[in-house]
Amino acid sequence: MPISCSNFAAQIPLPLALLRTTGKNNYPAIFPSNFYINPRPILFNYNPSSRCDCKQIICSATAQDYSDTLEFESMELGKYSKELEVAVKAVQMACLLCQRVQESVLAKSDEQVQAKADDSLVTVADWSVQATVSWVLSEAFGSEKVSIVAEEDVQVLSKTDSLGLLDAVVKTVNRCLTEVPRFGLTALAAPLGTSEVLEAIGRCNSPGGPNGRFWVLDPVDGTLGFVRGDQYAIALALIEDGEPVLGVLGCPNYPMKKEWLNYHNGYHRILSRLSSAASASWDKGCVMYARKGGGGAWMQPLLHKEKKFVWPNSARKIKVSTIDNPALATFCEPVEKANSSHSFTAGLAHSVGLRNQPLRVYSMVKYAAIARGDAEIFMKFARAGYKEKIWDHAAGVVIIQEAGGVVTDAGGNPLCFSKGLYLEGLDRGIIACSGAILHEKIIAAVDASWNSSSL
Ligand SMILES: Nc1ncnc2c1ncn2[C@@H]1O[C@H](COP(=O)(O)OS(=O)(=O)O)[C@@H](OP(=O)(O)O)[C@H]1O
Ligand SMILES: [Mg+2]
Ligand SMILES: [Mg+2]
Ligand SMILES: [Mg+2]
Repeated sequence: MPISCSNFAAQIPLPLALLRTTGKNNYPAIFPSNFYINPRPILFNYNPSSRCDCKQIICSATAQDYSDTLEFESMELGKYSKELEVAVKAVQMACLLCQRVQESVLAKSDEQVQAKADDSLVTVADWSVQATVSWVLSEAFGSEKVSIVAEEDVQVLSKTDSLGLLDAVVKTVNRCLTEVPRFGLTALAAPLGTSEVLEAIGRCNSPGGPNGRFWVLDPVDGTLGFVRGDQYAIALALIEDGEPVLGVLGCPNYPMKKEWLNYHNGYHRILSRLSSAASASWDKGCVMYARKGGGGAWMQPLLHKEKKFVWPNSARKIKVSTIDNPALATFCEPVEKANSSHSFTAGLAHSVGLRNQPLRVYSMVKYAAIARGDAEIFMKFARAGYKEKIWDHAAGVVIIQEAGGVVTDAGGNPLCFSKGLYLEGLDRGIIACSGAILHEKIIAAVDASWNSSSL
């Protein structure tokens, strides 16, 4: 008798992880009879006692895994599926690159770190990730078709006294690109030359705007966290006609489970049992992603050493927290007082009834924390005159929204990604919440205390 998706899902009792295999006629040999096999649409008449002849079998252990998998499969078939696959691939490569550079920055000296004209930091990792992601996107979609807005440019790198730095970037990019066969890409016939690397970085100079399609990249968000051995993120989003439609966040120091973080030395430290196993870099980080209207947000571990990137792979669905009582909620905010007023948010927290200490975390890992339910509120109130950049928010916004959360400015308006490089017209600050109840309370508290603040 034919079985439908929903009643099939209800029959799945095993508390095991999701398994996947490919091949022909192979499930009876591999799976014991009490495993439940995803019939996929083509197998709706599947009879468990007979052999099946299909290209791919998904075996889910729990009803939740099963329905997550079905959703993931339909998402895969949906719009932007190639863009999502390529973006996750590029971010996975960037995470591996950053982990190597961060180790070397921490072990050696400051020579890989520079100050920009506005005194903010930039490192070999920022330029190298920008070059690598730009190269991967151009290979996949054609460089003439790819438009990218990204944080870094080639000004500092092109100076005559930056030759050592430029050399380090070229080496780092080529080291990363030696791994492209693991990602299903053709190995380079020869390493990229200096001019090709500069070209890949420099071509990320799209002005953004309201029309058409462009990518938005923050190659290393939270560069300060990165050089301090702390949290940072690689953020890639796709914007179409002014709306972010895809978001991918690589968080190389943010483990799959919150419990693996050691809070005593700050939010960032990975428990020593993980950091001592130097080879276990995939345990230390995760990549989150979502597609607008895709019905969810997803998280996968960093790519295991020597493993090949397969897609779709062992992603799990993430959801925002269900806590809506301020007394139980936790808010996160930037580490640096210069980036967001800690005194204003402390006053807001008090008036709303938030009791927990704020979680101060570098980078868009704050968006990641809200998306997977590790915290409930993110607030950022920069000093008057500071203009928020689109690459600091685009990827995080899609992921939180698809995970069930709300992101607006302090006036309750959606963030505007269609006016160029900045979030033009932003009302006071940014508020992201796990749900509408907390969001309304924070917005009301901002209104009540704004005029008496010094912001
Ligand atoms: N003065 C000022 N005010 C507000 N925001 C600023 C300011 N200066 C920088 N930035 C941007 O903040 C990005 C880092 O944000 P974080 O939330 O990670 O801040 S913090 O490092 O935790 O303090 C950071 O991103 P990256 O440059 O990619 O690290 C900046 O784009
Ligand atoms: Mg920066
Ligand atoms: Mg940034
Ligand atoms: Mg950055």
